[in-house]
Parts: sequence; C-alpha cells; structure tokens
Amino acid sequence: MIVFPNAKINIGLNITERRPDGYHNLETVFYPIKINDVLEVIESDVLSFQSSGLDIPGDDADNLCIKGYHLLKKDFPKLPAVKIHLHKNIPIGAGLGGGSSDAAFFIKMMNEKFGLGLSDDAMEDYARVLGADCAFFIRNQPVFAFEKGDEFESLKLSLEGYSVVLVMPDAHVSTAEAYRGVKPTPVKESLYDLVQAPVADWKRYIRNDFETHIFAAHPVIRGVKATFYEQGALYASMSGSGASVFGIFETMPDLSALEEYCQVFYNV
Ligand SMILES: C[C@@](CO)(OP(=O)(O)O)[C@H](O)COP(=O)(O)OP(=O)(O)OC[C@H]1O[C@@H](n2ccc(N)nc2=O)[C@H](O)[C@@H]1O
Ligand SMILES: Nc1ncnc2c1ncn2[C@@H]1O[C@H](COP(=O)(O)OP(=O)(O)O)[C@@H](O)[C@H]1O
Repeated sequence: MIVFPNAKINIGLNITERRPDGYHNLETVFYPIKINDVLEVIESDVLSFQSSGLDIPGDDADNLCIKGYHLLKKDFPKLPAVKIHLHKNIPIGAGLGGGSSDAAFFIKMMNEKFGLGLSDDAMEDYARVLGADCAFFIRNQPVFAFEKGDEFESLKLSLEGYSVVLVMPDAHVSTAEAYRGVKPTPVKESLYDLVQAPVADWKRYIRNDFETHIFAAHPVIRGVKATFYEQGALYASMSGSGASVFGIFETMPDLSALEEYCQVFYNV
C-alpha cells in the first residue's frame, strides 16, 4: 500500500503563552500544500524501515513512522510486522511538518490496511502523542488550530486561483530552537477572525511570531520574504518555525533569481 504524505504551511502563528508542561499555547492556521513524500508499507516477518531521497537526520529507530508503529502495537498486540519505505521529498527543518505528516499518514494507512477500526478522532489522539502538529494531518483540511496546535476548529479557506510559491533557503531551523527564542504575547484579535479578511489585507494584520528572532539569526530567510514582496506578493510569510517561506501571488512571479541559492516550488 502506498500513500503520499503532504506538507503544510502556517498562515499566521501567534505564540500566546508558555504552558506549565514546557510547551506553548498558540494560534495558527494550517493549510495543506502539494509537496509530497512517498510512503509504502508491506506486511513482513520483521519490522524494518528504509528511506531514499533527502537524508533524514537521526536513527531509523527514531523515525516518526517507527514511533507510530510502536504506539499502535501497544494497543493492538496482534498487529503484524511491516516493512516501511519512505521516499523523502519534503524539506526537513523547514516548518512544513513533513515528519508529522509521514507519521499521521502511517497511522491512517495501518488503520485501513489492518482494519483497526479507528475513527478520525481516535487517530488524532494517537497522532498527538507523536508531535503537536501531527494530529492536523489526520483530517488534512484547512483549520484554525489552538492550544498546543493540536486542537482544531474547521475553517472555510481556499487559496484556489492564487499562485502559491514556496522557497526553501539554505538554512535549517529546529522547532525547539524556534520556541526557545520566542516571547509569548497574548493576541488582541483572534487569527480565526483575521484570516476571514481578503488575502490582500493579511499583510497588515497576520504575523508569524517566530520571524523576528529567526530572521535575526538567519538573514537569508528575511531576504526571501523581502524578494516575495518586491515581486508583488499579496502576502508572504515564513512557514511555522522556518526555514521555508511562502508567497501568495495573483499571477505567477518571476523568481528565477532565487533559484541559484534556494529550492523553489511553484504552485504548491
Ligand atoms: C512550530 C510548529 C507550528 O506549526 O510546527 P513546525 O514549524 O515545526 O512544522 C509546531 O508548533 C511544532 O509542532 P511539532 O513539530 O509537532 O512539535 P513537537 O515535536 O511536538 O515539539 C518539538 C518541540 O517544540 C516545542 N513546542 C512545540 C509545540 C508547542 N505548542 N509548544 C512548544 O513549545 C517544545 O519544546 C517541543 O519539545
Ligand atoms: N519521517 C520523518 N521525516 C522527517 N524528519 C523526521 C522523520 N521522522 C523523524 N524526523 C525528525 O524530525 C526532525 C524534523 O522534522 P520535520 O517534520 O521535517 O520538521 P519541521 O516541520 O519542524 O521542519 C528531523 O530532524 C528528524 O530528525
């Protein structure tokens, strides 16, 4: 069985307070985009994991798919062993949630393949254990997210008709690094309401709280956002904890100058 886990962007990201458990409460909008990994699972005698494509830092045993397998196995002891092959396309350390998406799609695939009978709500509960933004990828629809980023309210939002361009600069930001440098600030108006405004107005009201300190540490990321606005973007922002940056355009911009030092994805 093969599935194609996709990435996400964050439209707005407000870190509102530090929680007693060390995590942060936030407000964000998750929006799925069309950059995909390829994930294959075959029933086997032993559990194994192999990957191709982009290098994934860390041991295979720590891969979120393997962690997902062990999580399910605890509750479904008869779950057969599987051979997992992941072809990695989604840039890593990008704020695109690639690892979380792989894990969520793995859970969905195991549920279907082995008839575990889990509802979407139940699968979200498993996903939450693996990572704060993992649960989003179970339903994989645009949502307003709050608390740790793992509670959702559905949202009518479509970027259909716009050109959305994503750039991955030569910089990688770890999520933990991003949270360490942020100063939580309560919001005056909820992102849930702000995002209902026309896309052309977002620039005035919607922000990503990680940008200030991440741009200071990695000026190349700030440069990409500035280029997007020079090229006429209606809205541009770093995604999540970075380092990728997306721009929303009315018509496709000429970004050939960026291709020399960045990876550019058109129409995501
Ligand atoms: C920042 C966001 C925005 O969507 O995503 P990315 O940009 O990394 O994709 C998410 O909050 C990332 O979610 P995720 O990548 O699943 O985070 P986790 O693995 O659960 O946590 C990694 C580390 O980030 C910090 N963390 C994460 C989520 C949160 N609400 N508060 C936190 O303080 C914690 O220090 C934690 O140890
Ligand atoms: N399947 C996976 N794909 C990518 N990264 C993974 C995976 N499983 C575990 N990881 C770990 O998660 C880290 C970042 O994952 P990723 O979701 O790409 O980050 P982010 O969304 O924060 O940019 C990597 O450094 C890697 O060690």
